[in-house]
Amino acid sequence: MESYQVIILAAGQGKRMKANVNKQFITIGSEPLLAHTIDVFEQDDWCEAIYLVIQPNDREMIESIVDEKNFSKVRQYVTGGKERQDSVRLGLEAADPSKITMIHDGARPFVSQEELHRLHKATERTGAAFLAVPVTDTIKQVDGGRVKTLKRSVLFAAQTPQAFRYDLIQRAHEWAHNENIQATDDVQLLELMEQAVELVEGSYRNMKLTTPEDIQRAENVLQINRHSKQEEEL
Ligand SMILES: Nc1ccn([C@@H]2O[C@H](COP(=O)(O)OP(=O)(O)OP(=O)(O)O)[C@@H](O)[C@H]2O)c(=O)n1
Ligand SMILES: C[C@](O)(CO)[C@H](O)COP(=O)(O)O
Repeated sequence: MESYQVIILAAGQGKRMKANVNKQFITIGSEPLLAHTIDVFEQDDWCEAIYLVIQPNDREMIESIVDEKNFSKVRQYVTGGKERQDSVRLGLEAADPSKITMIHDGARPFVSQEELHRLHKATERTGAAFLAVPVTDTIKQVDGGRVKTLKRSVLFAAQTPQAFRYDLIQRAHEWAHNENIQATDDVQLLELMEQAVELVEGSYRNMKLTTPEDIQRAENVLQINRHSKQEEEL
């Protein structure tokens, strides 16, 4: 496999978290959330460079986390934009155009090495791939007054990382920017361009911390992961 780079998005405001600090700094198992996320990629031998997309006000604090944890792969701090999509575009402008590029939410600290490797392989094969899990709820589409139940067996919840050949995702973002098209993830832009993407099955542990209830869930996942690691080492 060839090495890849990752753009980690940490420039949001975390409004739904309702915390008094940016959610990247919330402590999970004694470390800031963002440190857990960066560490996964720092530990992955196939990851060559990390681009951190941040708000300028958070730079000092994030730099101190990076220094303290000795994260050696952090290549550049990039100032993010208004929406997630703007932050991705700005991250892409800073990144290396010759590399497979993963795009990951800073707020998803528990993606596993094994998931990264399956995603990476799929991206080498097809040019664009993403992690997702089957939905477990019954999903209703509500349009005006009309309620319709969607066929659950074909529904998946998209996660990150989403990974791409650089030229494909860069072109998609440039097009969306010029045409003023908004999407809630990066794969959606490729879908709109009728470009094939491969779904790689992920895990429910790869959660995104969005609301206050997610903090306890994250502590639980961390404990489960630590326990599984200890068992593997025995
Ligand atoms: N302008 C933005 C918005 C979001 N993000 C990042 O994208 C990821 C996923 O976004 P989300 O969980 O929605 O985070 P926020 O936008 O910070 O949350 P909220 O919508 O509650 O304010 C987060 O790691 C967030 O920091 C970003 O880099 N730039
Ligand atoms: C990219 C994402 O994490 C995939 O589930 C999600 O779409 C981000 O959405 P948000 O509105 O920024 O939470």
